[in-house]
Amino acid sequence: MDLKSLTRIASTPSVGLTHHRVAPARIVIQCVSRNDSTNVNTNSSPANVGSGQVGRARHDWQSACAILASKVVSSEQQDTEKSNGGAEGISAVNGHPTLDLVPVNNPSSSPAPLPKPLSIADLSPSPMHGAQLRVAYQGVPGAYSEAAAGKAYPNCEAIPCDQFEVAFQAVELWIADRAVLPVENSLGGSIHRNYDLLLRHRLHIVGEVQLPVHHCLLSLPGVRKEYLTRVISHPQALSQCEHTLTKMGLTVAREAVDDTAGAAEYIALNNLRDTAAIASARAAELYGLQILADGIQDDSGNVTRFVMLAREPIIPRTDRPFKTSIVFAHDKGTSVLFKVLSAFAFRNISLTKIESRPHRNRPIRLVDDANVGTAKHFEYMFYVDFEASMAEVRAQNALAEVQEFTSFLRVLGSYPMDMTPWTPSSSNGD
Ligand SMILES: O=C(O)C(=O)C[C@]1(C(=O)O)C=C[C@@H](O)C=C1
Repeated sequence: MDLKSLTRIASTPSVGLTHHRVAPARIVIQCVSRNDSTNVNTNSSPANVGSGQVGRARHDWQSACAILASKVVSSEQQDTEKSNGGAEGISAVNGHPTLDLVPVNNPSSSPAPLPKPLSIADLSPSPMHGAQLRVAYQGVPGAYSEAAAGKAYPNCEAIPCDQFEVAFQAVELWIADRAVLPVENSLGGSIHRNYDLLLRHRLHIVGEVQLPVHHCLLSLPGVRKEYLTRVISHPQALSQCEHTLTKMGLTVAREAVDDTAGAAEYIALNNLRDTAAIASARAAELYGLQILADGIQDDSGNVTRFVMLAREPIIPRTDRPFKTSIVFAHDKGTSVLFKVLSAFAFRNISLTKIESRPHRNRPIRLVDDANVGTAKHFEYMFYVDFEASMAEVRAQNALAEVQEFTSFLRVLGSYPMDMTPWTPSSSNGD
């Protein structure tokens, strides 16, 4: 495996970084449980890292994806056929019987059973494959996203995906029940790719977790700092450690790869003695690397915020702090932004985040003024997070007002805020 096969187009390219690009996206999902020792080699000898196992798992998942995708398509076709003339609808969704409110039109049969009342279980169905929730994340075991999946859903089965988009698709195709994806970091800023994917896909934000990110510099055992000619990692991790690396005298090449743990795995698989990775202590353990330096992030309070995504939204409540995420656009661009934001200010609703992304469908607006010529304005999609639940009247009124000023508005989710106590110095991922 060469470095190119590990990399993808950066979601947040950092200035001065080499970033390797790869061929177009393909569905590659490796099925590796967080605790699955068959695919994660804990042997400290780098030469023994289980490439065959991981390769096989990847292949198995590729086949599983293909089968599942074809099943989804054929069951969708069947559903359409049934709804176009067939007598019966789908009898079960996600392992739960659906409510059949249409009486069977057969006089000889006994009366149709009365519909079962909805229960809490119907509103938030458990996964069809048992009690363990399957959670898709981008990266390989040892990535911070895997730790975030474990924090969001303790005891889940974490499913590594080679790209963010694959994690979205895994949930859409019912391969996974949830996806946990990074959206912003306190040092590196927003992970723009995931903002764009949130809009392109129809999943709902059902929660958030904030994970303290504690980076280590990893190398093969016995390697000294002086031997290094390059440092590889996820672009976010490289930017989060930029100043510390320079202070350490590591003014070597910095190269971006898909994820932090993938960088560690790559060094181990290729027995690279001139390369170090920025990754978690857990990645060092999994891929048999030594920790050359611990806590190399530029700020000890380095935190990444992840969102949890599901096929169905959760029902918003008012008995605990909630956050709501929306995205909107307006034909007149930024000129309505003040009006939109004042809808929240008048109701004392705090905004926690504003992000703007190019309006892909109409990136440029021309404004003609006969006297002065033609101005070209850039058009944006605005993403706003605010501290209120959609179950609150003030939030509903604010959104009703926002709708008046915007040409497009979508609620991405209303979900409980992560209120876990602040522990900036704690190490994670191990
Ligand atoms: O590469 C990883 O380990 C990831 O989980 C990805 C990611 C990111 O995309 O920001 C997550 C947390 C850290 O901020 C660094 C990298």
